[in-house]
Amino acid sequence: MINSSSQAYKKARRQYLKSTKSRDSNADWSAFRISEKHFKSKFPPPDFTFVLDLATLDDARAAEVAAGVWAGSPDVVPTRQLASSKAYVLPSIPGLVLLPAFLTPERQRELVKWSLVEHCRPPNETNLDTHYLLPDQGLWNAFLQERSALVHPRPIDVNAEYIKQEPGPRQLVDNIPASRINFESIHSISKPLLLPSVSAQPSTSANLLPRLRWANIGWFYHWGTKHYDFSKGKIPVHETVRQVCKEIIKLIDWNEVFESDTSEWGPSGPDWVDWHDSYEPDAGIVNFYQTKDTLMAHVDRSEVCATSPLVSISLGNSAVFLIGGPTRDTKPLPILLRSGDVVIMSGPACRRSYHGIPRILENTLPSYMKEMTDDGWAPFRAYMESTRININVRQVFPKGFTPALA
Ligand SMILES: O=C(O)CCC(=O)C(=O)O
Ligand SMILES: [Fe+2]
Repeated sequence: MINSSSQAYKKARRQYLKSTKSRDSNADWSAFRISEKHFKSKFPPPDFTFVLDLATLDDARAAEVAAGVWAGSPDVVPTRQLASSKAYVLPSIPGLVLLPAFLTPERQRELVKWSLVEHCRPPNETNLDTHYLLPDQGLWNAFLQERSALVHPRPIDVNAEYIKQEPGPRQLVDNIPASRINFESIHSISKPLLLPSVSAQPSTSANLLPRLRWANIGWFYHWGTKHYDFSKGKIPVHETVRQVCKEIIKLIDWNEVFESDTSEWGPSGPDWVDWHDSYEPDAGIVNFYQTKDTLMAHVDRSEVCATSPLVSISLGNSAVFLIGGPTRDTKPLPILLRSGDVVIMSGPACRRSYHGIPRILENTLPSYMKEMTDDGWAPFRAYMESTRININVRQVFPKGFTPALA
């Protein structure tokens, strides 16, 4: 697998030796950080012995596992398959539900197309909107039409109030966890526009596409404060994604998932009893990762409802997903997520756990995404070669909580 005489290997080795010489004593050495570093490392390559990989249990996925280069083990922690569906739960993380290969290759390709063609366009916001005046038809559709057409930087409005966001990966802002009690005060926090880059130059859609990092679903999210900005109104969650999420939540027998759970359920009690009816996604994000990208340890705590299921769909290249506990000091469990896998984070013990993506696994696009199944697939195939897409869908308000949002 590793060619130790290649230039890439030698470069990675030099970098590794350099990085181990200059360890900063003030650095974050939490259990989560140590695990992130392990999986980010190019040299030595990470050990996958203790990575949970449920695909290795499935004979139908043997060729996919072999082609995927990296493989973990199915039994690094105790798991329990539900009697009622092909879902797995982990007694060590109550509320985490894994549905390996839930989506057929055909549904995966449909969701890739949906993410780029239908979702990545106004009125949905993307990370690039802060800095560029993106075409009305969306960046992907403009790219298909005319790859070299220029996209211009967003001018700064001298009369507007802005806040500055540092460049690079998502910032470590430890925002106040939203709840029914503090909802009004969080809602009233000012949410100024993010300052457009002063150095952005006109760029082509082809050059901007690898810099696409996320597109908003439903309620708008304010990245400067890490709270929802309800003043901007709500875009309904698109039927394609809403239906997939509702189907998944309905398919799970939640009684089977939570039977042994004794953790705190908060003011509303164990609300899973009526998720089949009350679950209604209203927010989320589509994440676009290039193979060099990572998502640092974080908790999704901007939603008022801290228990309702978060549905997370993986498409394209595989990734290592780390899931820990209430602080960064809990040693996280690494899980190998492949295209078509679905993860559900639900309940008080899991929904607000630290998690992140330290590594996208290079060259792991499954063969069915490389086949030319229809005439229009070629540009999607080329983009997906180096991409992982994650559709991450949430419910902001618990059942019966209907604040005035004026
Ligand atoms: O990409 C993933 O699987 C996780 C994404 C995530 O945690 C998030 O968007 O909050
Ligand atoms: Fe998250």
